[in-house]
Amino acid sequence: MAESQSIRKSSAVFIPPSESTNWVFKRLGRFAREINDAVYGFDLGQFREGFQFTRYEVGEYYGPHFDIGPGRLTERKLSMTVQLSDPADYTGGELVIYPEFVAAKDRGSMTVFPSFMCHDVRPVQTGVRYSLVSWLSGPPFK
Ligand SMILES: O=C(O)CCC(=O)C(=O)O
Ligand SMILES: [Fe+2]
Repeated sequence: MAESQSIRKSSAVFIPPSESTNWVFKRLGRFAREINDAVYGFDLGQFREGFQFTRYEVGEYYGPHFDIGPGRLTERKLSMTVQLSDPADYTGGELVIYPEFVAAKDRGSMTVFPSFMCHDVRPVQTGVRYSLVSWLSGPPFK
């Protein structure tokens, strides 16, 4: 079945920048840029995509993947995830950035990593995990 072979099983809606959501883009953008300046030093532009609001129910996951790809996806440089769920509300669902980094689960914590790094979200075992994901763009990596 196509579904069971899918790299991803979760629900997502996209939240575009607007008057009511701009503060979130500004705030997360500021933190991500601070991390970029301190750690990566990538040439970054703007958020070119909305925020992805993701829900993983029991058994749902996002298999190993990269966030960069063909076309406009070449412009993704920095990926970021905010944990929206209380860690007491679910088990499993860890965001793992290969080879071995396991993102903190604390609600409100943000993990920022280069979009070319392979990562996955492990299957949720109990409860529901919500995340807010976005990408800062810039000139493609050379
Ligand atoms: O839900 C997450 O924390 C990460 C999801 C992800 O890797 C993606 O949407 O590209
Ligand atoms: Fe991803």
